[in-house]
Amino acid sequence: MTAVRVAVAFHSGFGHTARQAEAVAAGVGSVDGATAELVPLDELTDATWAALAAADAIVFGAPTYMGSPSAVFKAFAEASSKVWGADLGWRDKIAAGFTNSKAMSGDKLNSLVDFAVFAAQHGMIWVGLDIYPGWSESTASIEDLNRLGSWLGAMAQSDADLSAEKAPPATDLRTAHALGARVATITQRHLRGTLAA
Ligand SMILES: Cc1cc2nc3c(=O)[nH]c(=O)nc-3n(C[C@H](O)[C@H](O)[C@H](O)COP(=O)(O)O)c2cc1C
Repeated sequence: MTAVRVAVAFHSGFGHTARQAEAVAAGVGSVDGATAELVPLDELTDATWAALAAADAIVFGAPTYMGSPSAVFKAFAEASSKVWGADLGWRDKIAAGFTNSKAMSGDKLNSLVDFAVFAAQHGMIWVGLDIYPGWSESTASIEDLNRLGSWLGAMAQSDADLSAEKAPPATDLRTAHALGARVATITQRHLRGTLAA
């Protein structure tokens, strides 16, 4: 058991992506020795930056708005340039990402690509999903893990007329949970390797 801390840094305008963030955090917590901290990005305080600095891994999450991460997330990304400028303060942390939107596609992939490029600019190490696309054969089910078929990170879909109590559906929250567990496990391996080196 290796103790690791995973920050889930997220924005959610109406609560749907917050449900996904909570599922990622629960997935982290399902791994022995791993703890998750939810870090909302609506207000960027000293505590926000301290939580991210203390984390071994950061999972970035935001709703897809107009085909990219929400403006609140982008404001956070730009503000993080001060960490970038301080000798790549997040260098070698593990990174991953998730996004939620109303359409099945909704151009969610663009948000995940944005997160991955952002992590690369910070010298972080990106971890994707390791789950074959679900719900993609005639006998497959909407309940399959990774039903939206993403490799780069976890996707969720929320019907536009449903509140955050009802969307995204459990199937997508299970996929988010799986991403959290994977990030925790990979972070443990990464830390053990670093300590052994
Ligand atoms: C300004 C705005 C832009 C949006 N753009 C998209 C989009 O590009 N693709 C999509 O599928 N849904 C889009 N949506 C829908 C949201 O992604 C969806 O309602 C999501 O569940 C909101 O998550 P939240 O409750 O965490 O804010 C948009 C919503 C808003 C408010």
